[in-house]
Amino acid sequence: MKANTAEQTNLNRLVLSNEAIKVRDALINSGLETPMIDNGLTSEEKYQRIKSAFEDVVTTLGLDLTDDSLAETPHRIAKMYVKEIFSGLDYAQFPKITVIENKMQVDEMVKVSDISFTSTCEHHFVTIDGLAKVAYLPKTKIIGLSKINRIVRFFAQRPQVQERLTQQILVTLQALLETDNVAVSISAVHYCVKARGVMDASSSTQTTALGGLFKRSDKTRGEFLAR
Ligand SMILES: Nc1nc2c(ncn2[C@@H]2O[C@H](COP(=O)(O)OP(=O)(O)OP(=O)(O)O)[C@@H](O)[C@H]2O)c(=O)[nH]1
Ligand SMILES: [Zn+2]
Repeated sequence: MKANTAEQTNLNRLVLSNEAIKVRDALINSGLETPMIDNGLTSEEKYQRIKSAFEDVVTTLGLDLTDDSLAETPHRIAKMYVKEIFSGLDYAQFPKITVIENKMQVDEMVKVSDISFTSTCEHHFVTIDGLAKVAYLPKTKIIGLSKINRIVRFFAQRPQVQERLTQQILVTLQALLETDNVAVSISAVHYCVKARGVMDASSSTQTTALGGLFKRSDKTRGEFLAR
């Protein structure tokens, strides 16, 4: 029997890590959560519905679903949506986070550059290809370096606008590191601009989200924005 929405929400709470819950709450409170509805569907139910919907799309386009190359396409797209490119909609997939006490009292900037990611534009459902730069000034906590890349990837695995992706990474690190002193910048190519519509093959878009000292101090901001 299928759980109702309230039961489903309780079930979600059971499987989510403390970090995932903390991050989700921080995004909701700051108004930066991706607009989502809790439809109560399991991953398997989502897969089945998307597969069936894409059978309609493929046949509506006039393509032959009995052809051996096309036959599995609705299955592939459904699997890709649920388990891969939109897996970041599910907080059960939020990465395991290692945060340790700042016993060595690091107080200079930690900066990770050239974090490559691909995401999906939520207006057209085509690829965004980008590089992120993330920095923070350690206070009481420091985070395992690879976890920064994993957080970028998690939020990239959602339908996105670049501005929201940038802010979501900022608020997530602020919540996990318990400091406002975080900065994120992203440079990305949108395939909805490159491969359709205006068909501009060379433009890219920069977005920046700055917290605490990164916003208030020209020196700190300058150090972050420099390569
Ligand atoms: N601000 C912002 N806009 C985005 C992002 N990704 C795509 N867009 C834009 O979303 C807009 C959607 O505009 P619409 O006029 O509704 O869609 P459209 O008719 O397909 O527009 P064109 O892309 O100009 O052909 C376009 O201008 C896209 O370039 C993003 O991450 N941030
Ligand atoms: Zn787009």
